[in-house]
Amino acid sequence: MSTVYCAHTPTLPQVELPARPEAIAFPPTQSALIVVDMQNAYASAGGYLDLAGFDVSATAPVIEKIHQAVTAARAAGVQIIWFQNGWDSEYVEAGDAGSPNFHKSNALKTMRKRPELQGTLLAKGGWDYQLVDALQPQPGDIVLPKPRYSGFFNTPLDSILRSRGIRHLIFTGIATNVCVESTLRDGFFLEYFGVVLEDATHQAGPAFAQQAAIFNIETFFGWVSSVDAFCESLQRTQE
Ligand SMILES: NC(=O)N/C=C\C(=O)O
Repeated sequence: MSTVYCAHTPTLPQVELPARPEAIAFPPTQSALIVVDMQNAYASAGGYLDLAGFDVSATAPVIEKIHQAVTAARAAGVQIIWFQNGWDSEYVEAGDAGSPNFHKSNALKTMRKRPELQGTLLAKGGWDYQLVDALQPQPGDIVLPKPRYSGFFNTPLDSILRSRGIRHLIFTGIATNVCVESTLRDGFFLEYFGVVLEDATHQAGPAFAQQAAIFNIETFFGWVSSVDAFCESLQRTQE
């Protein structure tokens, strides 16, 4: 089966990553590993998703897989970018009733239903907003707050990537069907090659939401691979 190469990075050393629907080559030093919203809100019992009724019982293996991917990527010179989703504790950045976010955000809806939670869910400075203890940025990593599902909306992500000549984005994080897919889709429209490491993601909602997101990415917007394949591919280039 053929491998997809980006026509704009032909002279750089490439890693060939087994993926679906076909292998994809990327230059590690001009690629980014994007870790989407690995906050207590999305991955911990007692966090926003849990309180809003979503199942977070299977996030521990995802955290471990992301840790493996981040460690391998860092060693290979891949830029690590961490996203943190949320708003100021007054929720001005979340938007008022004139914003669809006000009506669709399950965090905001949960707090309206349970006023004792007001000021806690996804609020900057709070436990819910913090990255999980097991995943912590290191010097050289980039940490970006984001106010909506897509990491390209109202953030400097695009200019950070362009200034570094990065065209390939490897995605991990939660939730596959919301912020991961939204960011990968927006990246596609901006000419970025998006790859999701399936076992380093988890959906918000039933299992079919994960399957549908992975189907969409594999079929229309990008490529799908695994953490083992990613780590082994990077390792091969360092031997
Ligand atoms: N990080 C995400 O995918 N978030 C999903 C839902 C939300 O933030 O309400």
